[in-house]
Amino acid sequence: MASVRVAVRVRPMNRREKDLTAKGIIKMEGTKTSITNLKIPDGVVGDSMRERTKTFTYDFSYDSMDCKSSSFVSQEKVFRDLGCDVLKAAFEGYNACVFAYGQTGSGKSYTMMGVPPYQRSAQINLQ
Ligand SMILES: Nc1ncnc2c1ncn2[C@@H]1O[C@H](COP(=O)(O)OP(=O)(O)OP(=O)(O)O)[C@@H](O)[C@H]1O
Repeated sequence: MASVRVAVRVRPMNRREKDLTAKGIIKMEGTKTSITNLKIPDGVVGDSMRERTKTFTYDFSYDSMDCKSSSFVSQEKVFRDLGCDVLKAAFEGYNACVFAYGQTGSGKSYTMMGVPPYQRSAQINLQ
């Protein structure tokens, strides 16, 4: 297992965002995550185009925006990718840590603890 792994996850839009008809600006493909600045018009060329969409590569890019989408990543998958090995290492006596970072309401608690019936990581930790 690599000593550090970094994942980024997108949660579904909340009620407020839907009411504001907010547009999704994140696209994920494989391990890549792209963010688009919609204030820069589409179709521009040169530097502006490069400024419009920025792409970053992580160990994991999790699209959990729409559970009906074929690219949807479940809580279970996140746990299998990021939680299992860390727990195994901890039980073997190694120091291990998982932490979530992000702005308020971005889904840190949900990813770490889940909601019923997706509370596996918390349940296994408690066991
Ligand atoms: N992957 C997800 N799927 C479905 N709902 C989600 C997901 N991630 C977050 N949510 C929902 O979004 C809301 C905010 O999530 P959460 O409380 O986990 O954010 P947070 O980053 O821990 O916020 P804070 O920093 O304010 O504690 C919650 O209602 C949560 O259920």
